[in-house]
Amino acid sequence: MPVEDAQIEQAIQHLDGAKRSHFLWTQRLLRLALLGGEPQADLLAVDAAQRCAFGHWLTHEAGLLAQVAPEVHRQLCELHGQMHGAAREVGLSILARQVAPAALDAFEQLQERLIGLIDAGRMRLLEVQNLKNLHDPLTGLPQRRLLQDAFGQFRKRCQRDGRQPFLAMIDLDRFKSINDRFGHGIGDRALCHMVDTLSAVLREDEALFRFGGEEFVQLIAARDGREAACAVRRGLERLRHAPLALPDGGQLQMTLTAGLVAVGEQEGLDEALARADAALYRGKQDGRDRCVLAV
Ligand SMILES: Nc1nc2c(ncn2[C@@H]2O[C@H](COP(=O)(O)OP(=O)(O)OP(=O)(O)O)[C@@H](O)[C@H]2O)c(=O)[nH]1
Repeated sequence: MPVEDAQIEQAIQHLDGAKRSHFLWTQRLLRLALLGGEPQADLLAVDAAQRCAFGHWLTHEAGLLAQVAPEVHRQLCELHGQMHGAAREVGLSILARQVAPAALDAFEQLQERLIGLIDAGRMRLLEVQNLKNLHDPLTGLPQRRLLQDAFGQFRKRCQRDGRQPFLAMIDLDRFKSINDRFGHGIGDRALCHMVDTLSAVLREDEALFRFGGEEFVQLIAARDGREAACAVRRGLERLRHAPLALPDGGQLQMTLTAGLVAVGEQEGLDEALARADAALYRGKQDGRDRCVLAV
């Protein structure tokens, strides 16, 4: 199920609110100890953890947290109950005017662990949010912004493995006419179908990125140009034989054109992309449905 930004932000807000409200518990206990007086009912209630807004959220509404950080969620539920129990013990010992260092120790430790867990859950939610923003919501592929980092790591890996780095710019042919003829909904499905088809033939050390619009970038580690071109053509070939099934029972045949370059030792990403784009352009000029290896 796709995670909405608003869901993530709401979960983070609840965790921030919980930190503040549990800090207030300490203040209330301190006031009670120093000034005396009647504690508020919720402090001493046996079901304080359920009455607490955070407890309610944890039990009934924290589905996203449970999904992305199940262990943190499980421990939070457990510790939250224990912490309220310990706060109750401290409250009762203050009222009874009995010094209870063990109850205070337990409360402090549980409070500290609870805050640590809240921070861990918050961090995980932020990671999910960051990753989500770096991936294309339509196809799920990493976007252009992730390419720079991945390219650097890819080159190092190639060097270590004694292979040559290649980069291919891949573009769906006559995609505008698919949109014009069938509408953008089918256009979107065509893009997803293309990505699924290419992903199915990608090797472990190959990566695919959505560069923008209907343009994709594939990174390939190979012994030589022939092997790299074979890897790209494998995807082209697979898509050629895997038409998209249309709702009216028809089939949509799609083809791809790719521009492939061997990345030079001193060559930067932008330079390699520009050369791959020029090779792609030549492929389009020469009739599409092909992979052109730049010489
Ligand atoms: N449905 C849909 N269309 C998109 C998306 N991104 C880009 N497009 C469309 O992709 C089309 C690209 O058209 P052109 O650049 O003219 O290329 P083309 O029709 O594929 O022609 P050639 O590349 O020359 O084969 C445009 O109509 C864009 O609106 C998307 O995410 N979804």
